[in-house]
Amino acid sequence: MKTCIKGGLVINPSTKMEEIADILIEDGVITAIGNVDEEGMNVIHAEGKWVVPGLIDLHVHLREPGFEHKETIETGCNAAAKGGVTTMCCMPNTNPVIDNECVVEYINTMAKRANGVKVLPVGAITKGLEGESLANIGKMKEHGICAISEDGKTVADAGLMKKGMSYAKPFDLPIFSHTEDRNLSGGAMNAGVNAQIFGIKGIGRDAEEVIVARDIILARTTGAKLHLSHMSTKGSIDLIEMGKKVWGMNNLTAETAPHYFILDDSILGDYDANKKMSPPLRTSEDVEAMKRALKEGIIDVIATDHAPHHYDEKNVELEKAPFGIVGLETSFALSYTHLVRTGILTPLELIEKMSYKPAQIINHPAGRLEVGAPADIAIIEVDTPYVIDSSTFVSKGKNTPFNGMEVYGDVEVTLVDGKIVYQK
Ligand SMILES: NC(=O)N[C@@H](CC(=O)O)C(=O)O
Ligand SMILES: [Zn+2]
Ligand SMILES: [Zn+2]
Repeated sequence: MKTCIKGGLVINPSTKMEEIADILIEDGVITAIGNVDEEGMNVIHAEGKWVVPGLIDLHVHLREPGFEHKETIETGCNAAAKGGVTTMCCMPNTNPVIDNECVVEYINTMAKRANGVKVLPVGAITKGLEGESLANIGKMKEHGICAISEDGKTVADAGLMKKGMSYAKPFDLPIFSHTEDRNLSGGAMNAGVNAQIFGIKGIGRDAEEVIVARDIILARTTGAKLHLSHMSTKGSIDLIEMGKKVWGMNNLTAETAPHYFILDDSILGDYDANKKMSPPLRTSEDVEAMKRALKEGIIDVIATDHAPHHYDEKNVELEKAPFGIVGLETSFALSYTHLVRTGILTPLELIEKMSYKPAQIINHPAGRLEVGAPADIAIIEVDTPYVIDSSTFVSKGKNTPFNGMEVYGDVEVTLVDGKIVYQK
């Protein structure tokens, strides 16, 4: 069966295309972009809407195996499809940890039973995320991991981290680095004036920046592909800029998440645990720096760090609540509203950071609308405002600080390999 996506505004960073065109899909692959005679075909009308390569989210917690009360692979895939996400990388802080090929295969199997959204497991750097000895990275790579990460933690031992990087390099596996020195963290929000006013123990920016600096240095020595996860501070941006511009590193990339370019720590005054995540919301100065870094390409990728938690786990004192907020169902709208409608990024730049660049980092064939590419596509309505309502999320996690916020950008159809996985 042939499918034609008719008359949408095609936005494709890989060819810098931004024009009204039809897309022809045959057997899950894009076979033409331009003027398509849709007679006898299955037609999806996209007039007045954006047609973009499906979003690729490098940073998601699917919680399965082990924490199925927070999210399952199935519910996470449904949330992804609703958010226009067609591929996502799932982090290894599950139980058991993704540190061997059996857990990788378990995830592959469960993902096949879900809606079709592509799930790429991220393997742990060390066994059990315990920071003692390396996990079997080569075996996990054979079974399909797309990266290694200790997410939720940092590999504290610099020697072991260096060994992990050296080991990952011949497999061309990127290292997704959670940058937090535990000897410097330990609070519940950003350290600073607001933490003092609210009487909450703070987490300094230095806890992040010390490890950002360390890992950039180690990536420079080893030549491994380093991708810095969830960047939150101006100092981190300065360090990345140094690595890229002064040291000329082309093996260094970095990501941030919508909350770090929209929200700051002044909103923690209500002690709402849905505003608590790791790293924490920083100051307005950091938010401004993040927007500049996105504009200038110092930050390459927007990911969600989708971190669902159960209502009961979050509905406690701020200090006791777990870190993390959900993001799959709001990331496009928040990014489009706060970066494109404000004139910081062009539509092409936004889609580059949410699809094309992430694909390049993990050597994924999608992330582009070109003849021969997989038909992983999102169709998005961008002109009608609406209010985020967490009670409508299909994710099991409703823990978002954005509930009640007005945004633009509503995903109407998501296709994976030419198959509709979500339709509004
Ligand atoms: N980001 C978070 O606040 N939480 C993540 C862990 C992580 O991404 O570091 C989680 O697994 O809940
Ligand atoms: Zn993390
Ligand atoms: Zn994470």
